[in-house]
Amino acid sequence: MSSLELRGITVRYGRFTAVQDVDLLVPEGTVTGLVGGSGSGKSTLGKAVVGLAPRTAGRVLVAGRETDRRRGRGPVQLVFQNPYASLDPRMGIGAAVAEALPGPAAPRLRPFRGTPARARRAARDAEVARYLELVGIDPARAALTPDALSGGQRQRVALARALAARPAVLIADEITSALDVSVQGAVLNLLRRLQRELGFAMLFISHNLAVVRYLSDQVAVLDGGRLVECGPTDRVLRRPAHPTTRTLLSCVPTLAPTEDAS
Ligand SMILES: Nc1ncnc2c1ncn2[C@@H]1O[C@H](COP(=O)(O)OP(=O)(O)OP(=O)(O)O)[C@@H](O)[C@H]1O
Repeated sequence: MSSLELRGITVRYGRFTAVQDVDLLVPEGTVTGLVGGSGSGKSTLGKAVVGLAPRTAGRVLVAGRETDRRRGRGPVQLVFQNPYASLDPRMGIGAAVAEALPGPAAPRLRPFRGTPARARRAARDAEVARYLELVGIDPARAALTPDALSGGQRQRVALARALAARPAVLIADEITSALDVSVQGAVLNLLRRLQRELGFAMLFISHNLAVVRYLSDQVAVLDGGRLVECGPTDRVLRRPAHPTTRTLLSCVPTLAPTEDAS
């Protein structure tokens, strides 16, 4: 299990600063909900962690060690709102999961000695089946391409692919926003169960505070690219300290702060 620590993360697009000097610690095995209004920088911060947005300044540490972008983003995996962003529409879902499994490079790059190739392939197929089963997809469907699946099933496969890389940290960016309300709950329950079972740290990005409350140990609030509040979920949602948090909460009547809010 590992923590995620962001120190002084800043992202600029030209003269526009999308994320400004963000410090944030996601303790190991816990979930931090990242909330904020539209355009507050949530996605940009998530992308900056994995090198998909240009980090102008700052450091990312996983388990206390600075991540090395040259070694890929194995320890931190990101799942997007749109599963097509992480799944190749032409690739079978089993192959997509297999591709993410850590292991030796392709045989032609690194000759394999010892276990016969067939046994190695069987072991890999079993791993793929395990990850598909983990997210509730029948491994017998491994040859299907994403277009044969529903939106919820696609998002489950995107999750399986991310988890197959055995990440220490998962960043989930609005992963249920594009799904029918009827399947959102099932995907969120799955995510919560997997996070508890596998113990990865998670940065859960969402504009939906009810969902954030359900999943998160702590809540971090972005406004104009700056982190304006961060604390235990219950405290932040019951007694928000920053006006931005109060405004976000006022849009969710059932979560509006109680009378003891200051
Ligand atoms: N590639 C880019 N080039 C220039 N500006 C960008 C780029 N990506 C994002 N931005 C800007 O950075 C700001 C933050 O965007 P971001 O998508 O991170 O916000 P967000 O909080 O995730 O919003 P939403 O909830 O609407 O998805 C916005 O003003 C956006 O227009």
